[in-house]
This record gives sequence, C-alpha cells and structure tokens, in this order.
Amino acid sequence: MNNFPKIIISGGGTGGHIFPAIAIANALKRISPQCEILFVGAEGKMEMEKVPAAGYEIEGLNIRGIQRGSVLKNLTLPFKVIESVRKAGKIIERFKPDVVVGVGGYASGPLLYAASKRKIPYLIQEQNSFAGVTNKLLSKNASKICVAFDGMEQFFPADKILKTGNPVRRDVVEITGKHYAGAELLKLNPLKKTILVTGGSLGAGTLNKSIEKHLDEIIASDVQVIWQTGKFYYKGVIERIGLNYHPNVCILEFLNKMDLAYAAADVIVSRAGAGTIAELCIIKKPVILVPSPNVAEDHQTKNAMALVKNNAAVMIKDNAAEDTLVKEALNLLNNSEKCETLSENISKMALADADTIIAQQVLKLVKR
Ligand SMILES: CC(=O)N[C@H]1[C@@H](OP(=O)(O)OP(=O)(O)OC[C@H]2O[C@@H](n3ccc(=O)[nH]c3=O)[C@H](O)[C@@H]2O)O[C@H](CO)[C@@H](O)[C@@H]1O
Repeated sequence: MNNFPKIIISGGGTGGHIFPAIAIANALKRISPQCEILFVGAEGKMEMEKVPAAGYEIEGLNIRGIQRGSVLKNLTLPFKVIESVRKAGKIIERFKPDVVVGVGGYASGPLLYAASKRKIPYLIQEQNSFAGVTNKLLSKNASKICVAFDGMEQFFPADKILKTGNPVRRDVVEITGKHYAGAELLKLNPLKKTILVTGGSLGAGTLNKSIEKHLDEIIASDVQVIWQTGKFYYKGVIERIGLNYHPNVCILEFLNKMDLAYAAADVIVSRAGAGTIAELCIIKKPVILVPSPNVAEDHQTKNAMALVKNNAAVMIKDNAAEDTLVKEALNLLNNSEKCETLSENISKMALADADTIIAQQVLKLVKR
C-alpha cells in the first residue's frame, strides 16, 4: 500500500453539485499530485458522463430522489437507499479512503452515512444559502462544512462551518484571450455583439421561451446569441426553430467549453444557480439573472439578490422574462457605461480560491 492520501468525492445529480466536486478534485491534484481520488455518483445521472470526461474514475449507486406525484414510483425507494448504503460501505472498504467529501445530490447521503458508521472523517460542501435535507442530517458527524453564504448556522453546527465560497473549475473561468477562439468554435462573428443565454446545467424553460419569442428582434438588431437550451428542451427547440435558423443564432444543448462561451459573450443571461454565479463573479461580464422559482426556499432569488443589492447584476423575475428579458438584454448591450459598472461590481464579489481552501481542509483531515 502506498502512503498517498485517498479521497472519495460523492454526490451529483446536476452540474451544480458535479462541477464543484470536479473543482475540488482538480485542486487536490494540484496540491497533492499523488493523491488517489474516486468519485461516487448515482447511476444514470449526469455525473456518470461528466466526471470521466474530466479525467476521474466514478462508481455509481442505484439511488434517486423522491419522485413527485407518484406514490408507486417511490415504493422501491427505501430498498434502493438500503442497497446504496450497503454498496457505499463496500466501496469504502475496498478503496479505504482517508477522507470522504460530500457535495450534495443523491449519492452523497449513502456515502457520507457509510463513512460516518466507519468513523472515516468527512467534509461537506454546501453550495447554496439553503441547506438540503441530507446535508443537514449528516452535518452532525461531519468534520468540516464548507459553505458559500453567511448565516448557515441555522442549518449546521456553527463550530464546523468554514465560509470558503463555491469552488469553480479554473479552466472555465480563465477567459482572457479566448474571445476569438470562442467565436470560432461557436461559428459566430467575433466582431458582432453577442448575448450568451444559459439555463444552468439542465437548461431553463423560461429562458428558452423568452428567447424563442423574441428571436427576430435579436436578429433585427444584428446581435448574436449563444443559446444553451438544456438537454430536455433541445429537441423541441430544434424542431420548432431548426438548427440553421440564422447565422447569428447558435443553439446548443450543453456547452462543454463554458470558458469559450463566456469569452465570446458581451452580455450574459442566466439562471441564478450558485455555481454559475461563482463563475460569473470571476469572469466579470455584465449579467442579467432570471432566478428559477422552482427551487427550495426560492434560493436562486437569494443568490441573485446578493449581487443585485451591490449593483453587480440585473435581475428579472421568471414571470416577467418572456415579455422583458430580450428587450433588457439588448438595451444593456448598448449601454456601455452600465456594462462597465456591472462588470466592476460583480468582480468585487469573486471568491477565487475556494477550490484550494477546500482541498487544503480535506488534506488536513488525512490522519496518517
Ligand atoms: C434547477 C436547480 O435545481 N438548480 C440548482 C442547481 O443548478 P445547476 O445544476 O444549474 O448548477 P449551477 O448553476 O450551480 O452550475 C452550473 C454549472 O454547469 C456548468 N454548465 C452549465 C451549462 C452548460 O451548458 N455547460 C456547463 O458547463 C456551469 O459552468 C456551472 O459550472 O444547482 C445549484 C447548486 O447547487 C443550485 O444553486 C441551483 O438552484
């Protein structure tokens, strides 16, 4: 057996959990290149594709969340939880991690629970201003809880909390000098003004409707749009609009090179997921946020408001977006003074080293 740290990182479900996990893994590898990292995710979920694409090994648990609206579909859930805890235990006994990290999402619960039973230290990373049930339950035995917002003592033991900000993948926020490469990849004109529309890792129906309804106004203004629809909406959008609607319109299901999209854009329209916001603060471009109303405790509005009250972003409510979003985005594109103010203010809110700080905390928990 070698003497290098062994770490399991568990969680996933959406990009909001997966990408912070990858950012932590990258930082661990930077600090301790010989450390061994294993991811544990949920079978069939996005992490099973995104984690190997980032160069890490992942194992899947047969676990999912509660399915709304169907008692029948939830009947097998307790069995899946028991089976997942058992499999998590087996993975732990085989891999023998020094530390386990939980980033939230389905797989995190069984893994942290199994680690806790075996007295293996674990660290929780909570991305949002509102803690999920699993993280709350498991916080009691956690060694450290890394958070991105103030006031998290209402969910977690105060003495374990460390405010680090949300970890972001460094390559995604390194956009200097990439404008032309971004335009080239997305087959856009680098000299034309460009709006990036991103609905977070899953896409957003409201943003898609808002863009679709006013696409002709965007084209009439000779503005380009990078339109990330999300996997669930892509087919419908393409069926209605067509892939080659106009050279100013670039429609994608998912952006694998987010850095190039950020670099190509002059204004960004986005949902207000915590990870996206952490990235937006670092890339410092003018942003319009449309928080999702369908998330626990309306936490995306809280995420967005933290910026809005510092005049660091514009916010449009979900129910107003269809009518006003495109008009606001076009106005902002032409208001260079406002763009500059927003860029300057959002950059003041960046916490760029969260990944390193969290990785250092993880390594501190290694006992041998
Ligand atoms: C609907 C929902 O439940 N949303 C939650 C989810 O958001 P979601 O899963 O959208 O996650 P975030 O907005 O936090 O982060 C999205 C991540 O996906 C990346 N990305 C996005 C689109 C794309 O085409 N390519 C790409 O790489 C972004 O660069 C970013 O790293 O998790 C967040 C963090 O827990 C929460 O704050 C959100 O409320």
